[in-house]
Amino acid sequence: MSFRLQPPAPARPNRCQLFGPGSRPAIFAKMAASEADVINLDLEDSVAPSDKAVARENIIEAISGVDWGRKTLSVRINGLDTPWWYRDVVDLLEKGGERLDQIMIPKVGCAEDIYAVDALVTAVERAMGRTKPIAFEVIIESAAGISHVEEIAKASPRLQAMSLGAADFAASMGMQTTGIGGTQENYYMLREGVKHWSDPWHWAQAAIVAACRTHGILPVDGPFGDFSDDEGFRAQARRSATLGMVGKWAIHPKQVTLANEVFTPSDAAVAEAREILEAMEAAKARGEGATVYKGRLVDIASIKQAEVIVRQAELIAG
Ligand SMILES: CC(=O)SCCNC(=O)CCNC(=O)[C@H](O)C(C)(C)COP(=O)(O)OP(=O)(O)OC[C@H]1O[C@@H](n2cnc3c(N)ncnc32)[C@H](O)[C@@H]1OP(=O)(O)O
Ligand SMILES: O=CC(=O)O
Ligand SMILES: [Mg+2]
Repeated sequence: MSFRLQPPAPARPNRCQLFGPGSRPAIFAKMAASEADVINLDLEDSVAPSDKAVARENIIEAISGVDWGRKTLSVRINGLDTPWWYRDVVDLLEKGGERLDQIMIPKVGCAEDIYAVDALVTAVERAMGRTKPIAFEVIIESAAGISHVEEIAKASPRLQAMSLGAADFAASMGMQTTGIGGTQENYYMLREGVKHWSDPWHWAQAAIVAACRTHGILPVDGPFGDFSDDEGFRAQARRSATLGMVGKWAIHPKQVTLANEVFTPSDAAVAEAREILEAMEAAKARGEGATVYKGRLVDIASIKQAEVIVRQAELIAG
């Protein structure tokens, strides 16, 4: 362990980020009424180029016009390779009001992308006398993004979360698939004639989790496109949670319950974590650093593992 302590990630519930196109204002109230912790109103890829301006207006109106409760309210702006992104930022901050919590920046490829948005956001915030600083979430969804993931993770103190965008990522990497996340038919090992499917997203997820945890940011799994496949969603989400991600996107309202289910530690997991903490307290009182819990080793590292689960549960309970 370095002498530099790992910074904690922002203490906000982030089990599910529900997306909805800014060009579809009829669903905004339904999004607000959902159980998602984070709302991502979209100006980017779910909005046709001809609808960009009207989607921006819809979102600006909804930021203060809809009751978003205690959710984190985030807007995904257009990418820096488009003519729309600067107007997204300026109008959201000048006309959107203080309720907006976060801007999501898609297709980030290098730290300078964040610097550019940060400079613009900072200038508009100062000009407006805005009191609540806007947070950033970035999407890693390109070969450049994953190659520069660590420098991106430390690019701005505004950064609170980082998601993997499986669809654009697959396209940028030249992957032979049109599936968005989940099991890929041709990604298997063969042993004695039997196929064993592997996880093509694993390495990118692991790189994102490591970059995020190094710099105190929430790592989030992105979209799972087949919203008729609940078990596929669960399997993907469980792998992400096991790797250290804190939540997952929902691209349809039926995925919200699934994400909340997977990213909320079960009562049994929390009870076991608390028992491990108690076992270690008792060990400490005996002057021991290691002891046995249910036939297995627990030691001082187990305290930190158990605390991850207890902290998650406490955060969600509010
Ligand atoms: C690769 C990426 O970039 S992913 C992120 C960007 N993509 C998005 O934001 C897409 C978000 N999702 C959607 O736009 C839609 O859910 C679609 C297009 C996938 C499906 O929309 P529909 O055909 O209307 O779905 P469906 O008919 O099953 O909707 C069921 C109900 O949920 C509502 N609903 C649909 N999508 C949403 C949503 N995102 N949030 C809240 N409610 C929704 C519908 O209005 C409908 O409500 P009702 O029962 O009161 O009539
Ligand atoms: O923006 C998300 C993606 O998967 O692409
Ligand atoms: Mg994308």
